[in-house]
Amino acid sequence: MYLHGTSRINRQGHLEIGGCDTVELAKRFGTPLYVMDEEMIRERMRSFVKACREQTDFAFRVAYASKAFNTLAMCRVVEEEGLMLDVVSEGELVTALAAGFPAERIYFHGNNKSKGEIKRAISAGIGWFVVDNFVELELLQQVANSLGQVARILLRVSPGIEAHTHSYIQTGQEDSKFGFDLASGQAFEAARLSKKMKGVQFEGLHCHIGSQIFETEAFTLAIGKMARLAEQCEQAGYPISILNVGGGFGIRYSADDKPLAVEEVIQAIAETVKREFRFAAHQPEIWVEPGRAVVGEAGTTLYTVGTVKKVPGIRKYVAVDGGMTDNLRPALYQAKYEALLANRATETETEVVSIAGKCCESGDMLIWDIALPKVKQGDILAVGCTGAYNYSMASNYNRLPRPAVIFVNKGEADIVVERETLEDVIAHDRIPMRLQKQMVSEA
Ligand SMILES: Cc1ncc(COP(=O)(O)O)c(C=O)c1O
Ligand SMILES: N[C@@H](CCCC[NH3+])C(=O)O
Repeated sequence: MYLHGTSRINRQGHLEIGGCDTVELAKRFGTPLYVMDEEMIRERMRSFVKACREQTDFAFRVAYASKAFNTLAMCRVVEEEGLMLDVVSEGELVTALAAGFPAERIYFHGNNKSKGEIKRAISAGIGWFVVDNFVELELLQQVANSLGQVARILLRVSPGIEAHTHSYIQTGQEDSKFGFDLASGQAFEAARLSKKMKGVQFEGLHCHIGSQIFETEAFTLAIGKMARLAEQCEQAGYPISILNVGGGFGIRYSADDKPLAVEEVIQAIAETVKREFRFAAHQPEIWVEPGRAVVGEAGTTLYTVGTVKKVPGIRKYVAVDGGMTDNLRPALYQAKYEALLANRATETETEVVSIAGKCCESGDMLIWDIALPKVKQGDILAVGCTGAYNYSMASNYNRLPRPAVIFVNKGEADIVVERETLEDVIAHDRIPMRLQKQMVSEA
């Protein structure tokens, strides 16, 4: 397994992250366990901020897309590092506000925001809404007017770009549930309409073409298209002051993945903006909103190996105490992961096995065909690169409690999300009166 961030193999031959021995962590906190390398998360944020700062021709701001991994502690880190925060639901918003994250640095995404969500966000004083469609635009102006407020908005545009990634995580193609369609003129119409509305203030445009992208071309093509729309808006008398080009920067899950360096992609974005926005009286501010690229490589999940089963001549299955409930990505996107035995990290790989989860589902396989030392019951398996869209997409399928999340940093390990208990799992269940077990009394 590739060792990201502060991960290394220590003298005991154990995997260590953030100065903490993962075998000890598994003993202390139990498994499955999400281990987040705080120093690496901060370092990734800083690399985006630094790369943006170096593009001195215009203001460049970085937001963290909190859908990738959002907890109270994570919001504290985002605030400390000075980023903005992208939320996509009231739950993500409330998490940020409860963590004391400044509302004016938050903006609200999503293709179906409810009236209640909009109301709460305006009342909290968030910075911007990224408006996805005409119904929302109308609702937003109504709610803003009823509260006597003006909502600052960006319009989410679907630029008609097919990024080279899994079709489930492409978002910028024309046939998409997200955003105003560019080609048919919907996006311009939305800008025109919003300029006439009282409760909203049109400030800019947004596009996000997909996730886990490895080439700069998809971004530069999208910016070119967005620039033509911005030019049309400027000619019509409503120039944009913000262009948000989304997230989607790929990371290295396995050796097949060749991510772009942060500096490279930011520079490509900056150069394209400079070239494409020559028409503009004022360069718009450029925003990026990475999620995966900030937290993905900083997460590792620890599991305990349970059963090992051999299908003669075919395959050896090694089952761990988690699976698709804590990492849905292999089942959903055929995502590939790497792993090692955290307790025997220096031993040579002697067999090829497949790692199965414990859910009642044949597709619950975390890794197919991985070379490991001979695996035994009780071994600690560490799966790398699980920081993004793992905890945030976890479920209670098969009524499994969700794992704990810890931050490790300079030899310290702190719980940031407690492990769910079985009591938590049944806490919201109710038995209707007619189904309650009758206690037959003898009398
Ligand atoms: C609108 C928007 N912005 C940002 C992101 C973050 O994407 P990533 O985690 O790939 O950077 C997403 C998710 O794909 C998204 O839908
Ligand atoms: N959840 C996806 C990315 C979704 C992006 C959100 N628009 C993943 O795990 O890769």
